[in-house]
Amino acid sequence: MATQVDRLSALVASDTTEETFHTDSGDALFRKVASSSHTTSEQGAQRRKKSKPVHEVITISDDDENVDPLAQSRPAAKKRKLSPRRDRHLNGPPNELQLPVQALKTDHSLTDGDQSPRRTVRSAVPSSLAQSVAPLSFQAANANRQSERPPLVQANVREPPWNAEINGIRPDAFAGEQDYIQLASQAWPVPSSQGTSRHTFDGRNGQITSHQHPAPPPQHHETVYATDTPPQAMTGHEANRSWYASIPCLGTCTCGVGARQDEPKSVICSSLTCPIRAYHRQCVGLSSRAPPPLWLCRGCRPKPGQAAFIPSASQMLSASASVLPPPQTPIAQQKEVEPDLTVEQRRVVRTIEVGGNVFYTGSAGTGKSTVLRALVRGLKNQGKRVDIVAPSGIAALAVNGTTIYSYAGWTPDHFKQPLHKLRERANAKRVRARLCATDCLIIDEISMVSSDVLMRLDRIMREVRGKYREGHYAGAFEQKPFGGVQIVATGDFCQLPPVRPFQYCVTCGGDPLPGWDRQDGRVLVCPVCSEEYKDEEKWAFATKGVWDECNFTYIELKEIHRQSDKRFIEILQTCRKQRPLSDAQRSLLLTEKPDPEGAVKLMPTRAEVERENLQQFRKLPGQTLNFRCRDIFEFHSPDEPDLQVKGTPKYDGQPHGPLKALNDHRFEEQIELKKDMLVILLCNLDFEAGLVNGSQGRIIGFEEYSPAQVMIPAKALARTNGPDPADLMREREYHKFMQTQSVAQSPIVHFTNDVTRTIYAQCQISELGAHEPFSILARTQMPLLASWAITCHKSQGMTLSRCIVYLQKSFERGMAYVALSRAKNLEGLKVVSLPRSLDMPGNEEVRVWLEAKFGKT
Ligand SMILES: Nc1ncnc2c1ncn2[C@@H]1O[C@H](COP(=O)(O)OP(=O)(O)OP(=O)(O)O)[C@@H](O)[C@H]1O
Repeated sequence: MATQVDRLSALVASDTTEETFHTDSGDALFRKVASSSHTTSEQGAQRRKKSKPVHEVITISDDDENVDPLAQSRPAAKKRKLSPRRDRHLNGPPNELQLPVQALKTDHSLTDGDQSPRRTVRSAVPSSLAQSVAPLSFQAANANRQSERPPLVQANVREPPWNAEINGIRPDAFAGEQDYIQLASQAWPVPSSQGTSRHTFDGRNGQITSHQHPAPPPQHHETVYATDTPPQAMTGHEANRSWYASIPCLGTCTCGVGARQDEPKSVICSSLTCPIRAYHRQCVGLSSRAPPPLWLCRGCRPKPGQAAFIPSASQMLSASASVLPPPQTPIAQQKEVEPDLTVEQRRVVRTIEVGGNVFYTGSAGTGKSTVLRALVRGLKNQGKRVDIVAPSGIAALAVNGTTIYSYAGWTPDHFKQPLHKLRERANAKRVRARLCATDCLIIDEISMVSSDVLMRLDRIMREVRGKYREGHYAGAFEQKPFGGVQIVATGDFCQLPPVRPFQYCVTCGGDPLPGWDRQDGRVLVCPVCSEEYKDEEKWAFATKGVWDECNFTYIELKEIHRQSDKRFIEILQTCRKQRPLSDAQRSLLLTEKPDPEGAVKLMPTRAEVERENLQQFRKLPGQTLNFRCRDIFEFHSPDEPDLQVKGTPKYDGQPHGPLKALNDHRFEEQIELKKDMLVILLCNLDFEAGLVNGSQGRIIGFEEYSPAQVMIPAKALARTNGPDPADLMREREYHKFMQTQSVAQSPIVHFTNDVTRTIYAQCQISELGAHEPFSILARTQMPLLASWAITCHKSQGMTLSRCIVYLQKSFERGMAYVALSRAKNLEGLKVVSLPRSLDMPGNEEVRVWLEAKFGKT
């Protein structure tokens, strides 16, 4: 490498007018071009005689135009007599990126007024090379430091602080025998939350300059049309202005430089079939002389004899909307994808879409959550306001809903109030607006909703919807359960039960009921009103005067999609009904076998899980990549000011850190990843490839982040109304997330089904508020979880191909069933011990109720 650096330095210092620098492997990397050799006009030649020969200059710059060393080497642009706007077009942004050239092609069709070729036109530069620039600068600087020769130019040399780290990388890391291209791709670009490091190497004088810029203000990106028509006059421009402003330009151009985030403006080819679409303004040059109103790139301009391209108004709108080019390095579908519903699943959706209250259930893995997502889409398409609530934050966020507490405007302290006070408080403007706006309320994981909570919810909804719905007090809605809203309840009463119900008396509130924290089999009595709360009445279906009044249509999903082995399904059904397992079934489960490779341990308590994961993580050698979540809250609900509390940071002194409201999010606040680490996927990524929530794998490497990565399919971009704003937001958040991580790389995971995928950060969005425009709460994070061990509660809803179940410390009925039913098959399941509770009779009241509703099975 030292040889290469020496040759490079010698090349810069020599008088040669044109030469290409090659690496040892023969790749052309850096081409020195004396400007005088390209001067074709006399004027230009004279001008250049006065100035020093300009060698190809390596510059990496961000958005600071004042320190662009090229500014002095471009006097020609100043002399052109052009309108300011056109001048801007031709000069390109001041932060133009000059890169080493592999083969500099002079494109005479893109020349400026004085006919001198544009030295910045590049072609066939592999985008990977673009990233090699910064370390090359370091190498050159190192050459000056290390060689015997005196540096080429001593004066004014400002070197990077040699002993300082720049964004975590010591400049001298690039010295010695290391492959700087490899290092470059890891080290550049290096934006961070503190700002951006920028290093400039000027080939004319060997000067290297290092700047640390504060974090740039949010950039405003807009599209500029290279026509004589002012952009504002373009159809569709105004309509799409808001999202122009919100996305970075990812223009990819034929120049080969690839997408650049520091390029704020692009020129858009108006042809709907153009494979490029977005060109760097710099590269387009005087093509703006093309006749207005629309600009077509050379590839799309009609050939002689061909009909001219005359787009319709909607095509124009579509063209102007598609700022982003078609995916070049498409990120595998980032949005969660869904399987096709079976007949019985479709029946549930249809029944609910027709109206009426529905309770649908089914064993673990029958697709309850899958149906839920489908029916939400269906109801929303009908124009209905759908609210999804769940008893816990984890369950709620898994289906993009909220907790029952948030929906009702409660804090845990609210239950200290007597029921009549709770009803009064629900009349607060914001709460009542939310409760009145709901058309369909979906209650997920109903098995974990206790009857006292459901009763309180019913009462407050009757109160406010009876008074305020339809704008008058008709009283009709007060007589109906939940104030007449359509109720959909789903879950499996054989899974996890309510956690410690009946803390306070519903009627009186006040102090916790004596003995409320005892385990099963209790009867609590209110010391004030003597009301009794029996343990067997904790279930939602036992809510007096509420459940039965709902007059539900009962549907049971029968087809299990998670498992296919009949013996295993039988065992699970026996556990589900809490009947004792036969000896044969027991021994099948407890068969001695080695730990399945890469298996996750399911453990009852959080402490056990944390200990196990930490222990295994520490054993791995190699670099740790730390990913901090990016939480955002956008408030758009002026008539619901109490929503602003959702933007409260979780930690004091970290205003941009995790939000309190996302405390229970299934994506981690912070996740540390290492090569060879076992991970679990936390979302449904690709059903066809078998990558679903719970898919297990091992990290085999990391992929470099590139601002060119795109997520929105070309089809969505080309839609008449433009792409889905949520998709745009996901993409924007993804890029922001990656740019604020200490190392911008994404893990490559080899899954147990032999599929290998790079897993990119995901943005999960929740809409808050009673009506549009909704406030937005979102978390972006790597959808992965360390998976040596997880708790049984966290595993709820997952499908696991390899797991080891530890149930010695299980403390809840249903926990064993939940844990065992995560496994796809017996081969991938190892059971270390079975709890005694498996042999004890289960919740008799649940069995009786299920038989009454669905018949004996
Ligand atoms: N129609 C279907 N076709 C193919 N796969 C399906 C279908 N429905 C559901 N699945 C798959 O079956 C698995 C279980 O689905 P889902 O999580 O919706 O079930 P569930 O009843 O909610 O499970 P649990 O009660 O354990 O949370 C998932 O991997 C899901 O993708």
